[in-house]
Amino acid sequence: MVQKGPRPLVFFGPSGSGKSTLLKRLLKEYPDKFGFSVSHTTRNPRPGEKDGVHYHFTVKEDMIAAVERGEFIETATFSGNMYGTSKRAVEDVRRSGKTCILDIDIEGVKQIRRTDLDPLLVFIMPPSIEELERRLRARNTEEEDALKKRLEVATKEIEYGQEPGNCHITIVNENLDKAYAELKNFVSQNLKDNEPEPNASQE
Ligand SMILES: Nc1ncnc2c1ncn2[C@@H]1O[C@H](COP(=O)(O)OP(=O)(O)OP(=O)(O)O)[C@@H](O)[C@H]1O
Repeated sequence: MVQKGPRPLVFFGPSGSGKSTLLKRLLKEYPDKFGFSVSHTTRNPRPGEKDGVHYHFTVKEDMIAAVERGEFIETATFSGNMYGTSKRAVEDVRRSGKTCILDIDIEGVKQIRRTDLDPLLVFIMPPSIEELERRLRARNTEEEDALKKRLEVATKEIEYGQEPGNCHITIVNENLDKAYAELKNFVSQNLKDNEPEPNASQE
C-alpha cells in the first residue's frame, strides 16, 4: 500500500558526526514541517508526562510481545527499562502531514528498510576519524571508555553508509553551513509534497 503524506527522513552516521546539530537546525527553521515520533517505554510516567504525548507508556510483557511481532523499528534498554520506536508511531506523524525525523543507528536503519515506510536515508559522515574524535572530545559528554567504544563503532558505521544502496545521500559534515545547505537542498528535492517554507524570511 502506498502511504499518504511525506516520507520519513532518517539520519544516521557515527556518534559525533553532527546528526543532532543538523536536524535541530532543520526543525528550528521549519517547525511546522517536521516532527518526531512518540516513543514507547516501560518506565513509569514522571509527573506531568502524558501517555501518547511524551511517551506511549507500556509494560515489559506487552512491549516484548510487540517487538516479537515485528512492530518496532528499534529498541534499547537503559537502566532496566525498555524504550523503542514503533512503525505505527512513525506512520502517525506521516498521517499528520509532517515529515517524521528519525535519528537511529545502523541496526535501526536495517530494520526500517525492511518496512513499507519508504524512508529517505541521510548518512552524515565526519570529515575524518581524527576530526570525529576531536569533536567528541570537545563535546565532553562521554567518559573515555564510552568515547573509545563510539570511535570503534564509527568505522563500521562509515563502512555501512558508504556501501552502495544503503543511503540516498551522504553529507560530509566538514563545514556546518555547507552541510546544512546540502541537507536543505536534498529535502526540498525529495519531499515535494512537504516543500519547506521558512517561517522567517531571512536565509
Ligand atoms: N561542521 C562542524 N564543525 C565543527 N563541529 C561540529 C560540526 N558539526 C557538529 N559539530 C559539533 O560536533 C559535536 C557532535 O555533534 P552532534 O552532537 O550533533 O553529533 P551526533 O551525530 O548527533 O552525535 P550522537 O549520535 O552522539 O548524538 C557537537 O559538539 C557539535 O557542536
